[in-house]
Amino acid sequence: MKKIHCLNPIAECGTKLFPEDYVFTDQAAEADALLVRSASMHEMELPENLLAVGRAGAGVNNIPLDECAQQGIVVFNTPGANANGVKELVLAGLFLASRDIAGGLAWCKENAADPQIAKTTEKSKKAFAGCEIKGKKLGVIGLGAIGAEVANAATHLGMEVYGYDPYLSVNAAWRLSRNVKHITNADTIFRECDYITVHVPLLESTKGMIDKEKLDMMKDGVVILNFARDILVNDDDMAEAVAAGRVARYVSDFPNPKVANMDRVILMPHLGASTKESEDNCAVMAVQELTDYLENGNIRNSVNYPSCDMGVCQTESRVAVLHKNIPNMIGQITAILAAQGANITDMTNKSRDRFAYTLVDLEHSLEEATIERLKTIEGVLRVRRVK
Ligand SMILES: NC(=O)C1=CN([C@@H]2O[C@H](COP(=O)(O)OP(=O)(O)OC[C@H]3O[C@@H](n4cnc5c(N)ncnc54)[C@H](O)[C@@H]3O)[C@@H](O)[C@H]2O)C=CC1
Ligand SMILES: O=C(O)C(=O)COP(=O)(O)O
Repeated sequence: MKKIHCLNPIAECGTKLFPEDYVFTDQAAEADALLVRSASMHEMELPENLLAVGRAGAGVNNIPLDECAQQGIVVFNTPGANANGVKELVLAGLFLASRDIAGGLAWCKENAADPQIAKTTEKSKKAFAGCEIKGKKLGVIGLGAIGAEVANAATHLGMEVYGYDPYLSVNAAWRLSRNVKHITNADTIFRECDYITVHVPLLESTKGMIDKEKLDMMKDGVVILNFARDILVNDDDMAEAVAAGRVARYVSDFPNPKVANMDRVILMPHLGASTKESEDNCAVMAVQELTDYLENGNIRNSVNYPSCDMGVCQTESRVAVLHKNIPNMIGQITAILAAQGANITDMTNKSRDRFAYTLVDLEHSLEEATIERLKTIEGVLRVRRVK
């Protein structure tokens, strides 16, 4: 029996996919795996027996990835599963920033009791007029799952789209419309675009990437959209640029006290992925990833361990070893297996940065003493009998 704990509510169409012998527990401390959306795990004590974390979503800045890896906890996310939901809200952001739709809606409500509302409308509407996005330049920073969808959709709306992503994967490049102009220096976007939207992960290297230096490069009246993470933008610098009128609108999905009190901000309560479709997609993908890892030891879409897929074990037993990416690990593991006379039928060893994973299929079941010996190898972080 495996125990799952949810740190946030997770869509039922995903949670019901766990095998029958899985149960949900209220106690994080006794869980084999956690499911999470945006709840912060940074202050949490990681349970000793925890094997995996499934982030039903894209951003993993709420999870201590390195500590998890050190403890042999594999963290998964669900790439692309909520990209369409975010793209649609970014498009809404483009439109909301181009005309004062919010002001117009509020005016109608305020004047609802006025019997002359039809007449006063025609006099008042000029206060809410704006411009069209067709023909304007949109800069997209980060062309992953969301950025590519936003860029492609904007080309269909008649925008001239500039895209920047120095780490673009080949698969992501295939998804991009040929009408998106590939930019190799982000400054071109900062200098030339009327609208700039950011779709990068929050990392040490991206924190505060929109700051005074970048804002000073931008055209007067630029619109900036942030549906990625709040601290990608330096709020003080943004407040100054907005107050000076250089930024016409700052559209953000991340309220904090500074942004909530800024002028000319269009602020939403982190709604990008809050659609039934995105929540369902993320939950299904996260549960499938966790189940494949817990049942078969396979790793797909991990953010702190390498991918590894040996399908379903066809032999008597399978053992998974999470370890540091250092020399002589395979030699030591196979020597211990050989000492028990265990015949290896299949084996994969993969590494990613400082961590590595070895998955071994064996003809016969391993003795407990052999598992214990594997655990004593220096650099081994966890040994798990998968089958
Ligand atoms: N508002 C919301 O509800 C949501 C927000 N997000 C945020 O959006 C971010 C992006 O999501 P996805 O597109 O799904 O992720 P993704 O991993 O598919 O794409 C991120 C892209 O950013 C690129 N990148 C990294 N550093 C960069 C840099 N310095 N300059 C330019 N490009 C850079 C990467 O190469 C990658 O192609 C997430 O990390 C998350 O923080 C994601 C989903 C929902
Ligand atoms: O997937 C992401 O990175 C998001 O920001 C969505 O967060 P949520 O699952 O809506 O709490």
